[in-house]
Amino acid sequence: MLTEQRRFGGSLDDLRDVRAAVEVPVLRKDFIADPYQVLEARAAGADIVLLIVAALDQPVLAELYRLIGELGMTALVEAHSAAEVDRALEIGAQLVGVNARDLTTFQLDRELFGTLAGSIPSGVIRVAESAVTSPADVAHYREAGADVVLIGEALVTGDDPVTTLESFLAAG
Ligand SMILES: O=C(O)c1ccccc1NCC(=O)[C@H](O)[C@H](O)COP(=O)(O)O
Repeated sequence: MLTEQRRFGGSLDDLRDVRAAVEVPVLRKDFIADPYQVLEARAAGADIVLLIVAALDQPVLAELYRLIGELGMTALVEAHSAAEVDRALEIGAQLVGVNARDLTTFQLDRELFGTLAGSIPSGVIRVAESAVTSPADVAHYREAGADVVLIGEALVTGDDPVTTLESFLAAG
């Protein structure tokens, strides 16, 4: 769930609504930089909280990671380079994402996950994030070693998200 309001029009109310509607784990996907946001996430019912390595100094990243675990949630630690994967592993991340979207240029690189996946040890869950527009993209990430694929726009802009999701699941 995107909860960021200014750019994405999301909210914690959206997260609460989804929490009440589903039994699967719910991700708070936002630019988390402060412990207060982690507490908010827990209070709103999130199970997973996104931490973007590029946005956080290492001590802050480690502290937010620790707090998320202490509150019984899981951190999805997002990287966009080999150095950022190393920083994620250094804090002990067990759920590591590689975002195809460069958040400084918004350019998409669907090959980045495959380039970095080998540096994520087995036993750590590998998440391929962004740039999925078709079942072939899901299959591409699966073949590159993804355990999980994070999909946004394709599910919220299409006419029939259920059919779209079914086709993505079939490809995974
Ligand atoms: O996070 C950003 O800055 C951003 C910039 C431009 C477009 C989308 C952005 N983030 C939204 C998301 O969180 C994406 O929906 C998510 O990474 C999934 O990617 P996609 O499936 O490509 O929508």
